Amino acid sequence: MTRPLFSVRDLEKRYGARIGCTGVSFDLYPGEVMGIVGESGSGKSTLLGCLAGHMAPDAGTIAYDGRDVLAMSEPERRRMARTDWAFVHQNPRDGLRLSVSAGGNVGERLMAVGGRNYGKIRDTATDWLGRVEIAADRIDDRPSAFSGGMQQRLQIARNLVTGPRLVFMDEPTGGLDVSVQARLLDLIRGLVRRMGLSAIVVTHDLAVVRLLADRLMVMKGGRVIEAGLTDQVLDDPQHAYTQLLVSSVLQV
Ligand SMILES: Nc1ncnc2c1ncn2[C@@H]1O[C@H](COP(=O)(O)OP(=O)(O)OP(=O)(O)O)[C@@H](O)[C@H]1O
Repeated sequence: MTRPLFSVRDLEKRYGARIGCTGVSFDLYPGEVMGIVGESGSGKSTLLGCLAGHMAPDAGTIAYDGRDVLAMSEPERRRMARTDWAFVHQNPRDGLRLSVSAGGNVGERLMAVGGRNYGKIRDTATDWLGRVEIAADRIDDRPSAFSGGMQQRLQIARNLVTGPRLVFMDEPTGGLDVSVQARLLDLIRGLVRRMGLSAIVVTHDLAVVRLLADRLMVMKGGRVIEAGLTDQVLDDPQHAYTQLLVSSVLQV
């Protein structure tokens, strides 16, 4: 059995007396995609923020590739986040530089990890635009001239170009038209599988986890109330809250 890439134990984050998330533990293996679902206020964003290093948990441990993430120095953690991790925001504008061309958005990530040869960087950026289905002749356009779906695909290219091993995604298809969502999900699934990425995907949309996630954690009131293989949890939910979540989607 391979060892987990990412191990979390008893993670807790409080906002004063209010629980953000508590008692969260899981292992994520290489190439595995885990979904985190739950209604608004259930603690998904808080958990993702703690996992990705955007906020400090109050208790618990996080290990990445055998290393204690919370014990790392800030520069060490930032370097690892740049080379090994990626974060796809719900709003592509939070993950892109709007004043920089599409090619620049992808290329500057390569430069951040040591790329120096301009021709090579441009070639790689062009290749990545193609992989996310953006025509090569848009390379010099700014993302502000792109549709929401294109911006999201560009954000994905910017994040994956450096070959991370672990990708965090916060509602990656949120705020997009249903038809655009379907195409984007397909694209993400293809890239994640081909690159053998591990991913943690937060969403309130069960269709997203159904398509992307191998495993699922259901959150309520900051706690994980049910976890398991995606199909198992969605087809045979054990907890009353999960049953409600699943049946409310089926009724739509
Ligand atoms: N900055 C904050 N200050 C105080 N309480 C907060 C803060 N952020 C979140 N909370 C509280 O922590 C709990 C979990 O919120 P969180 O935003 O993580 O849930 P969520 O599942 O991501 O919701 P949503 O889907 O609406 O983003 C809620 O009770 C929320 O009110």
